[in-house]
Amino acid sequence: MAVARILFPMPLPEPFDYAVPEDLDVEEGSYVAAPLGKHQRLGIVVEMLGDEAAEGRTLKAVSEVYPTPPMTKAMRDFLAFAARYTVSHPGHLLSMALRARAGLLPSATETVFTATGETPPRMTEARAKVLDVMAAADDPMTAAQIAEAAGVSSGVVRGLAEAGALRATDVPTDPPFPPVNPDLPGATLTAEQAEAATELCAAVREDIFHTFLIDGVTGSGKTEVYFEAIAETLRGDPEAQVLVLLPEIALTQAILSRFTARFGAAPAPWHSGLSDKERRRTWRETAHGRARIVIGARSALFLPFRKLKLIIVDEEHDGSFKQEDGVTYHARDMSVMRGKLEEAVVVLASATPALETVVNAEMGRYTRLKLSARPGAARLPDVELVDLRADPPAKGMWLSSRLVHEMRATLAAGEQTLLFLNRRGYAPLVICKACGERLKTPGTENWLTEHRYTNRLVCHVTGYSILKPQMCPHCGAADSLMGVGPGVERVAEEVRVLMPHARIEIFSSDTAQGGDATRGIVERMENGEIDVLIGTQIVAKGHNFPNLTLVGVVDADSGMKGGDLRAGERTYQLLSQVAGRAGRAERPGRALVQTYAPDNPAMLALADGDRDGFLQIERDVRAELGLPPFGRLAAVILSAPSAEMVDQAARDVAALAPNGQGIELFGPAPAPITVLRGRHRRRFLVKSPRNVDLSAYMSAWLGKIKLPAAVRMSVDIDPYSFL
Ligand SMILES: Nc1ncnc2c1ncn2[C@@H]1O[C@H](COP(=O)(O)OP(=O)(O)OP(=O)(O)O)[C@@H](O)[C@H]1O
Ligand SMILES: [Zn+2]
Repeated sequence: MAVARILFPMPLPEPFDYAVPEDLDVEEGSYVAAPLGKHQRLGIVVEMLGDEAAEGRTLKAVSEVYPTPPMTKAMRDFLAFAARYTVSHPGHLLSMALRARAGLLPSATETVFTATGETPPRMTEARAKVLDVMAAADDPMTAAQIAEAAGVSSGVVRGLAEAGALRATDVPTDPPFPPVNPDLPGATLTAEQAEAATELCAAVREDIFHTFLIDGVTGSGKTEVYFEAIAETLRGDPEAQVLVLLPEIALTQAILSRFTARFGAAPAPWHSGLSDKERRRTWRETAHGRARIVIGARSALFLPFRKLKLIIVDEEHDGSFKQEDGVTYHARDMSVMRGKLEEAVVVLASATPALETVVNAEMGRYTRLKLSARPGAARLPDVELVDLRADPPAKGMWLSSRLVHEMRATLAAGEQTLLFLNRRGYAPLVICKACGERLKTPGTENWLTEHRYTNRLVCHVTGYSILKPQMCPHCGAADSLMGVGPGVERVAEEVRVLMPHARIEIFSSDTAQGGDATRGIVERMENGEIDVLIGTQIVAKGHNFPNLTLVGVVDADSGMKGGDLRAGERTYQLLSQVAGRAGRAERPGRALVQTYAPDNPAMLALADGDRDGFLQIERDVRAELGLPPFGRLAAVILSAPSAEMVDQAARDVAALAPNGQGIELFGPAPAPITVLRGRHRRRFLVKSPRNVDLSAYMSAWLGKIKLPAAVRMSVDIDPYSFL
């Protein structure tokens, strides 16, 4: 009897062996059920061993094989690589590939009805109502839907089917996605765009692993260019599949509509807002190779494609590609590894590529394709710094006279303004005027943000939230609590006073909850029904507002605080992205950037449009300090219910650190968020030269550690956030 080595999607150190009954068709990659402890568990066959492996052993047997094509070798290798790289259990990675288990089974079916055109021998009032509904219906309907629409019982529907007036058909409840068409016409590309598209298409035809960077200014047509690569992939091989990764907040209706317009059908979606039904449908259709284009947020990288030939990572610099919880991975970097294992073409696209990516391009690992201009009449916006030291807003106000002047002129010209402030709510801090207390989440150092819209105080780190108290919780003074600093709601209040006739809206995750609300705001903006839009980073990406000509950045300095190695780079990227919303059609755009630090290299580069100069400064600093991409970093976070316990654990962990070539260990130190949900946190940072296998070092170190059950440890290879 053959033996199957099965990996289960759980944090177990290794796979287990099972006997394969003769009547089961099991191969490497099969999705199977097998007994583990008291239960039948889903697992993956990672290896098939010959009959001799069963000799002298009593093995439990595989119980069932799921009717899903086996997971490909490339996918299994990818999961194994990712586990090793992120210092995680392979089973943990497998569980990320099995996020919609109902997708392993074929879709359920339901019975739907269409009219046959025949008149039933006996006609009643109820039957006539049903036939009226059916005559008006565009699509087949279930008995329950028909009964509801006609206001009759579903027995009437069945009676009509028996009488021959309706035809019953069984259809899947999760139907396949409609076929995409690569041959619809795309935009007529500019010379520069065509050149880039030609290179991508040539690599697609060669069917090899190759990574490209589309380095194109905002609005230069990066999307149009990678559309050509998608079309070429679909055209060249009827089984080839394409994955497009976008930051979750850029997965807007607008981008989905562009795909639909270009390929004749909507792509298969994958993001956190899907229902279970949508999720299992995308998973199933991807696993069977029928979903040809999948568009998703970072976790879509773990879908089990049959034949993945092209991966696009749009906005590749975006911080949201880094997963921070559980298995911490960077979807951009992992995409390149997956592309290598799948022998696929990988396309990274950005107007502000990450330093890591630029360095990879310069070392020749990626091919850089440049798009230097917007097509047609559209110009890049002029960026002007407003020195708030010279032109400070009035007390309690946040907009300089320069910016207000431009906003009024824009309104008078019938054009739109976008004010950007990456702070939700009304005020980022609430203090008591009587006793000076700063309101924090209990047991932590996190400030509470005032939200006027909901009259609540909210912690943006932990999600803790309370109704705004009448009295100071510290000294009991009445009406003494005061919001300090600006949030979008407060800036909106200021604009309402300054420009009473302007139509003003706020666009943040508080005001745009759910697709409909977001669509509403975007549509009103597109239709010119909003004069001033005040938004957080959710406005920064993916939107094309043709009549938007002025962008005002309220507080360019807010992202620079916090001593994070990428703070300058991130600020530069975010602000260029925001500025890039202006002037995307015929009318020229401008961006005014309010700052107290106009001499900061990130601000100067922004004003001069000198991205490469900025990257050069960043690069020199990081090379000097041996920081990524010139060295490697890993972080370890320990947490425990008490400070004593976590300090003891940190000492034990430090004592076990092996000596390694060129490895430097920093810490333990209190993590920047020292207390989170009642747990005290300590952090180590580990720095190594580039050529050291830091994952192997970490796994050798952490493998030796035994911690008390109350202490938790997490590892973050290539940390981005230093929380
Ligand atoms: N060759 C072209 N002909 C006509 N319109 C074009 C062409 N290229 C791009 N566009 C239009 O210009 C706008 C910007 O293009 P696109 O969104 O592809 O740029 P991008 O570089 O991906 O933008 P972003 O700055 O959002 O990353 C879109 O409305 C697009 O349809
Ligand atoms: Zn007080």
